[in-house]
Amino acid sequence: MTKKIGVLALQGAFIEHVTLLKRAIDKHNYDVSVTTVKTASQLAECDSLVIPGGESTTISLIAKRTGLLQPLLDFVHDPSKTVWGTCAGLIFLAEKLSNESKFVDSLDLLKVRVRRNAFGRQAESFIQTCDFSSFIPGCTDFQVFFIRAPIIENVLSNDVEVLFALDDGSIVAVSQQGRILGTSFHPELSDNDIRFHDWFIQKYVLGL
Ligand SMILES: NC(=O)CC[C@H](N)C(=O)O
Repeated sequence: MTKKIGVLALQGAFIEHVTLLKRAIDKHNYDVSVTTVKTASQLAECDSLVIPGGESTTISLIAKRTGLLQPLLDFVHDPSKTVWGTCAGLIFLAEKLSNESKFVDSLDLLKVRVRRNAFGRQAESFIQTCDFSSFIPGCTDFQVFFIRAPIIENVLSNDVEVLFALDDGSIVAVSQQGRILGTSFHPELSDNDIRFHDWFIQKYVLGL
């Protein structure tokens, strides 16, 4: 049966995710479809959910105001679903925030402690070419964007595997039980490079 990926479309960089997921699906003819998610009924049709970057306080607040917070909690805690949070999406998924914000009602899923805006303000945002070949075969040169990005300060459980850390040791990509992916950076802004999204589809959506 066709697998469906939902991209949470309350705020932030959701169109970019949709575009790259669709390109990867078209290229490889995967039996997968993509849709944006704004309502509980749209969410109910999905097998996987991508929570984009943007502003975690805003995403959390809109989810609460629109009644989507509980359906999102139910979805992400369902062991048959897979989830990927980028940047603000990672913050929204995290169990603990070191700089606590009363405006972020987290989905309390990913067993990590995250520090928001860990690299400073917008002006301190940067682009980095990363060697992801330890988890994405052959992917030695992937350009990602860190935009007011969080870092993962601590992993709080053996269930969480560190996928990637920067040279200074800052953890920026983790996977929990092969079901939940969290990245501090934006791979969806990477000049139409579909390799990261392709890997997500293969590994997390199709379970290849
Ligand atoms: N690019 C991003 O998603 C930035 C995240 C933002 N700093 C937050 O706290 O939500």
